Amino acid sequence: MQPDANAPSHRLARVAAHLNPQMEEGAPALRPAACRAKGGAPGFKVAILGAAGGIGQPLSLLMKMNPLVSVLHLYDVVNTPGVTADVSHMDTSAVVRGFLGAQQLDAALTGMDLVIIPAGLPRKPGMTRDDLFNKNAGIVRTLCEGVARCCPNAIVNLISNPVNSTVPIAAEVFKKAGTYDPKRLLGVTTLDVARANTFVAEVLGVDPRDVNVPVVGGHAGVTILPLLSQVTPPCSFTQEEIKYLTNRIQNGGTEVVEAKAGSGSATLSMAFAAAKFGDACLRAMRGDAGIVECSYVASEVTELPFFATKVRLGRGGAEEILPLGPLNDFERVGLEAAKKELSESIQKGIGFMNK
Ligand SMILES: NC(=O)C1=CN([C@@H]2O[C@H](COP(=O)(O)OP(=O)(O)OC[C@H]3O[C@@H](n4cnc5c(N)ncnc54)[C@H](O)[C@@H]3O)[C@@H](O)[C@H]2O)C=CC1
Ligand SMILES: O=C([O-])CC(=O)C(=O)O
Repeated sequence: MQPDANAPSHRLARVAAHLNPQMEEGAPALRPAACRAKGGAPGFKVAILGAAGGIGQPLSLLMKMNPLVSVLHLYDVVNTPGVTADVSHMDTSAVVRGFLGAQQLDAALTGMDLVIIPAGLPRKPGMTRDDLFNKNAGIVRTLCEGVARCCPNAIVNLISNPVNSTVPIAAEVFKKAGTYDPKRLLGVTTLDVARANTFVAEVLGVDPRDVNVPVVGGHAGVTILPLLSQVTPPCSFTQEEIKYLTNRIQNGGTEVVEAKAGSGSATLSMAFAAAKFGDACLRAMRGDAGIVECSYVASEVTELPFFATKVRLGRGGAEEILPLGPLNDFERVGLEAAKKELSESIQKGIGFMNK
């Protein structure tokens, strides 16, 4: 018979073992909450890469609150011991483990079902998202190489900017590794939808939770294209309102960057949006039907290889890419501007991987 780990004679030894990893042979150096009192809850294994950052910390908190998560791996190149110890004291069911530094990347990723990536530099005032390319392209490449090695079937939610280029970079990494499944790679554009819902609700004087604005294209400036003609519940706007709303939604990120005046970009609203999108992915992975979210994915909706539209999420990720639907004249002009800039950003990402 196996010794009962919950027998009084074993209980403290088991707790000590996960607080003091040296007691567990072969355990990674940092595993503050590797055990549960009564075994693991059923659910999904989720890793957050960049977990100690401005987005990573509140996102770790929100994913620890998600009942669909049974194991939560927090990886960063700094500060994961503190974040992990802190989050692991929340009395929700997910088991939290921390991983620090490149030598623990593979341990952080092995066995994961969903990998959420908010690692990388944020903007300062005066910068475009593309100005982050030189630093963040390499970070995303390294992390995605880890995904290909250790959890090639995981669904990836990519947040790191510039999303318009980092998603093509990730796709190239997975192609080179022979693990690419376009359905499993999703660029996170949920914050654009959250902003659009909020700003439209303000104009209409309704609760933002009752509004749904499709936002298509990409995730930078003019590539962010809100389809105000397709808002639900159906409504109409004056030309002035359309200009105001489109401009505010396209520049929502810059509005936060300027307000933070050098200390970073959106973190709290982004963590909220990423947690919402991650939860939608997990519910779809569980088999829930009818889950539709906007995301920047491999797509044939336009002539470009990547484009954000509504996608139907399923067990395997983005199982159906939904069409753009009817656009009005204003949106058609916006679409052309979006495609021009997106095309360059996509080529830049692909070029980075093939130079
Ligand atoms: N998709 C979207 O809608 C949004 C994307 N972002 C982007 O998300 C990224 C993160 O933003 P913040 O959390 O505010 O930045 P931050 O600087 O506060 O945090 C980034 C974290 O990434 C970590 N990191 C750096 N290199 C790493 C590596 N090789 N492996 C693992 N972790 C690494 C850092 O140590 C840091 O903890 C930025 O690129 C930002 O532009 C931000 C808001 C919205
Ligand atoms: O604006 C930024 O740099 C961060 C971001 O992507 C957003 O808030 O939408």
